Amino acid sequence: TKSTRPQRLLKAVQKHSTRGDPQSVISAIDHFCRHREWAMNVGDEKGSILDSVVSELNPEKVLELGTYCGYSTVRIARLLPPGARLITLEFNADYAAIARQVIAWAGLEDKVQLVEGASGDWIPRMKEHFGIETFDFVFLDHWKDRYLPDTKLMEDCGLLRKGTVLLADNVICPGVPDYLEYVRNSLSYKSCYFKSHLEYTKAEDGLEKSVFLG
Ligand SMILES: Cc1cc(-c2n[nH]c(CCNC(=O)c3cc(-c4ccc(F)cc4)cc(O)c3O)n2)ccn1
Ligand SMILES: [Mg+2]
Repeated sequence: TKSTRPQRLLKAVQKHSTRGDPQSVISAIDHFCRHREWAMNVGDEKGSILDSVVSELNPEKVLELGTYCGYSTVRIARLLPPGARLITLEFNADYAAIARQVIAWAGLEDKVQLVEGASGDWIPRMKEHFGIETFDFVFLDHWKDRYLPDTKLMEDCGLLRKGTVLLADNVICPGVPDYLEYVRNSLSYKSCYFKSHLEYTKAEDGLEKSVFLG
């Protein structure tokens, strides 16, 4: 039967990158998505902005909502200090199966815990199931209609602390208007917009960085 796009992306990683070398995995995925088939990774342009936010923050506890094939998981995990942990949630079992292999190929499986399931179900279980107190950094890259409810859920579950940084992908395309309105007007957040482009295209998109003020 016909292969899926994530399966073809994984094949390209295994063919064109070096096992244990995260940068080569990132380059192989970007090359595949630019020259073979578009895929919804955060991409190289927004990925560089993600890198700078993570490098400046040096987070110990990271939550990623929306793994897809693990591209941004690899981008983040490769920058984390020893002992730091990244929990990433993926709803789609087929995407999760590919992402596990991409993360393992990059040699980052010791820093990453991939959980299959819906954000709304897992966020309330973070403390008791993973022993997490609060997150230092959250990358929102999942279903766009879940950014706002899940942010409120993280607040209610006490998963955010003074200084926790939320970075949201796709705030223009596909767009998250309700989330933007909330973090830009709430007295509990200090927000700023990083203008960029939708991965591998000329369409406008950007990342919104929001610091929780407690
Ligand atoms: C509920 C829940 C959900 C998840 C979850 N896991 N994986 C995802 C993927 C979500 N991502 C996207 O849909 C997405 C789409 C585009 C896009 C598509 C088509 C266009 F034409 C233009 C842009 C671009 C992007 O950059 C995206 O990130 N969600 C995990 C846990 N719980
Ligand atoms: Mg995205």
